[in-house]
Amino acid sequence: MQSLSLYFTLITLLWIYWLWTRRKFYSLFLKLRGPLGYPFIGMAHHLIRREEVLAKLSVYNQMYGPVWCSWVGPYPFVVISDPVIAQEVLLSPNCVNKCFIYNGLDYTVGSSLFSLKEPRWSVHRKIFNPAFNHKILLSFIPLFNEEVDALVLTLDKYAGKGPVDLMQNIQTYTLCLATRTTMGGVSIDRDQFEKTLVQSYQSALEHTADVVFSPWLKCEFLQRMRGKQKKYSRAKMDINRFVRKVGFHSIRLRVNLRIALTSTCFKLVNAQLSTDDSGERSPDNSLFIDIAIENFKCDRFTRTSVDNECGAIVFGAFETTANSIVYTLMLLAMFPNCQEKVYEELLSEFPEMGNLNITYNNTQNLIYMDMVLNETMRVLAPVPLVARETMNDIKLSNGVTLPSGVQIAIDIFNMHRRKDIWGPEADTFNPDNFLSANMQNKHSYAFIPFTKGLRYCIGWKYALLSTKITLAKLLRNYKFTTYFKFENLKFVEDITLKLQQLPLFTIERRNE
Ligand code: HEM
Repeated sequence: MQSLSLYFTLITLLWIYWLWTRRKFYSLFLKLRGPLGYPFIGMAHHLIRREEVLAKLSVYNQMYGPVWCSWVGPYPFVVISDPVIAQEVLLSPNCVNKCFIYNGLDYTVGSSLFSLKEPRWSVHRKIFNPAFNHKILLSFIPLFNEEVDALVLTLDKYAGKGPVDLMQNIQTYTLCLATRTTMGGVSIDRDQFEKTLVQSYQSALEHTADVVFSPWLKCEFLQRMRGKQKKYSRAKMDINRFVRKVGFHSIRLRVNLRIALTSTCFKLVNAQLSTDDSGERSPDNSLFIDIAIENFKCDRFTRTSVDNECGAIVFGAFETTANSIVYTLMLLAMFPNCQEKVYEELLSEFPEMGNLNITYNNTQNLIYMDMVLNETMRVLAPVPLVARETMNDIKLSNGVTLPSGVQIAIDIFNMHRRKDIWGPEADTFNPDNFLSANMQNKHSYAFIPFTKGLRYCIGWKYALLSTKITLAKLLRNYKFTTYFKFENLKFVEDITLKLQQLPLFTIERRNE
């Protein structure tokens, strides 16, 4: 009995001490409402059931409004689904650092653009911005076309047959694409990709989500108990080996090219480079990996930085793009009238059947498809939540001051579905939401699938261009159907949006 009361006294004292250490945040809790959760853990228990996180946030948004606060363990968290406040946060130089949960990324894929803090982040970001400029994106178009043609050949095997799970094929495709465009991995062995690398990347993503949402799973002993330790370490090794192999191959190829360029046949080689279908380009038109290696040579990057950045860029590019492609096809299969409208637009842009060579201008003419893609990313926000940490106090226009050290979550998923912004049908799919007349009075931060502000997605233009070319070719060649209903979709909060059950598709060849 005596030991029990000692135990409770100790816990109470600990809690009082804990409350005292958090005192600078109390003013925040006087200004903003929100659920406080349990002592010590706050609302951290909600993160364990990831299939409920987005729905729970929606309930709290309705109860406490579009800006509310809570605790996750010792960290005060402000949750925002208001475009005006989201804009203030995303544009503030005091909110450039990512929230503590991104440390999970450092643990699995290593520290990179995704998780770096200031002042390192600005340096890396400035260095890598040119890797995705307009000129470089245009030079990727032949490669995008070539890779989608290979995908179409693969999908032909399933046309007219039973239902198929598209995700594996599309992920293999986007992984090839991401690798070739960032690392120049000349001819990639698709068999190797399918059998090992896609699985390794999937395991790495699963591992990252595990440690981001349940940080105690960084403990190897716990992972071993769950039977996942071996799988995760093998995946990490496979990815590192692959990055080094492709990187080494790229460097060797580039050295050979430089030798060739200094020789008398400069013009000839240059002409070959501009038409080369291997994805290689002239040396002044650098790929992501070239930039990383150049910075390694002049001691701005360590070898680990090069490995981490190259591994992470592929990691960040392939899954987001694959999800956007598959989710768009899924919604078009669920809403066949919209699919027919996309098809009619494609027929008028590409009247001839056969291997299409899609140009940048073509993608600019596909207005309805653009609306469909935007609507997919609105109703199924590819990255449902992003989070930051305040580096200094920041004063918001609603009169609230966020002290330094506050964690901020921007609830993109629920902001994209706010009925007061998107109308009473905000929860369903309707590409007409993106008619210019319907977008006129919307705040520019009401739709932020790639976020905006200082730390927006470095690959957003790349993602839109590659996704549009892929969708145009697939939808011009095939009709997609599914029995799954939109109302039955269940969402899982992960680093990217996941579905509890991914619908199967039936694919039919278009004959015209
Ligand atoms: C549909 C596809 C994509 C979506 C929806 C998407 C979305 C996002 C979002 C929301 C962020 C901000 C994350 C945060 O603030 O925590 C982000 C960051 C980032 N994305 Fe993307 N992304 C996509 C494709 C790509 C591609 C293709 C690449 C690379 C080629 C890429 C590379 C990155 C990088 C490096 C960052 C970190 C930027 C920084 O912090 O400076 N993403 N992305």
